[in-house]
Amino acid sequence: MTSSNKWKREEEVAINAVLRASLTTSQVFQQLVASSSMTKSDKSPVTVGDFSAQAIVNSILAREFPDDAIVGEEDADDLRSEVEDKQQLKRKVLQLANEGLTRDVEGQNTLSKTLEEEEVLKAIDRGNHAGGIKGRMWTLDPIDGTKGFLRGGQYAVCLGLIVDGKVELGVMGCPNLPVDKAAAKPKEGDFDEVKKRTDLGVIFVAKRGQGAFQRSLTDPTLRPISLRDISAASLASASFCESVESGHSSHGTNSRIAQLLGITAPSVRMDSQAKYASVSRGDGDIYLRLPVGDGSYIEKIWDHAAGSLLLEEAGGTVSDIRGRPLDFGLGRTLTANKGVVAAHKAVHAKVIEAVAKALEEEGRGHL
Ligand SMILES: Nc1ncnc2c1ncn2[C@@H]1O[C@H](COP(=O)(O)O)[C@@H](OP(=O)(O)O)[C@H]1O
Ligand SMILES: [Mg+2]
Ligand SMILES: [Mg+2]
Ligand SMILES: [Mg+2]
Repeated sequence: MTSSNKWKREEEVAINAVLRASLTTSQVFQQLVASSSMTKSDKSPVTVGDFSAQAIVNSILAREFPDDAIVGEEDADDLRSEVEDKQQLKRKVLQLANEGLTRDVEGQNTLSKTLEEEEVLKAIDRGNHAGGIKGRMWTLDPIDGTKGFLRGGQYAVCLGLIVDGKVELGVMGCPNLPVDKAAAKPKEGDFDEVKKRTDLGVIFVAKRGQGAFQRSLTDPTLRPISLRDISAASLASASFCESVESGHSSHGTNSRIAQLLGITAPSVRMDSQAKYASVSRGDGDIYLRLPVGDGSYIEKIWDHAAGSLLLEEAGGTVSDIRGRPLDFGLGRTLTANKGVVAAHKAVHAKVIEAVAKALEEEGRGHL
């Protein structure tokens, strides 16, 4: 097998699955989140979106690669409840999953027969695998950036293929990101803008050793992407990308790191692995995810698998706050790592030095 053929079929299947799930989450956003009846505290649309997207991707993987394990964020326990609310949720998920799976998408993967309730629940529960170092497994975050999804910001459907603990393929759908990286991102909370714009929706694809690419939701042509070329000398001109949520990443520590590196541009805040994607195509240079508080939070593999490979293949280095590579072979979580630091190869080590200094100053040098 030539290197460009490696993972060819997996890539095709993963793109089709992520594309379908992205179209369905978009539909849920348009119909439920952006509807006038939605109250601010109502989290149910994201739940409908999560379950439907996981059902769609897992059904396709189960059919195409029946022996592969899946480590997915969600499970169907809630949908098995007899409570009327959950029954209603289940019916909605069944309908959306079937619509998503039977939609005509690039002439591929159409189901001959719609799924029954129990089949949809089973598909979602295929994501229960424990992970580990041996063999092939997929990892799925059906909606990464649930907060972003609800506020009309960025979110991503993220699928990675991990083989013997290494991410080999990553496919990520970002329905609210402009295809053109130079175009302005929709203003957060402006649901009408997201609904109206026709230039939104990107799929990112990376295969180990074969580069990083993007395509739109409608045109299958893959176009190469890469990080902005930045050297240690021009580090001061860099910009940061960080979480919107201050509970997910320490904004204060990030500011100090910027100061230490002489960076003055304000950080770009964005939900989800769209951060990895943005930096990968040169819109932002450094992705920082500094642990908050005592650093007891353990990152999940589905929050980083696809994004980290994309950024590496686009010319970057991804590590934790100590410069250790992310270890995807230890189960469902990144137990050997703390936080994430991602940047162009040429400046990554310098960023890690500044991270260590900033944590030391805060009395968190032990993290
Ligand atoms: N205390 C914490 N620290 C870091 N990440 C956290 C966290 N609590 C939740 N998360 C993860 O942060 C992800 C979103 O990341 P970001 O802040 O970059 O948008 C969430 O994914 P989901 O939205 O899929 O649940 C969730 O898994
Ligand atoms: Mg997530
Ligand atoms: Mg999620
Ligand atoms: Mg979650």
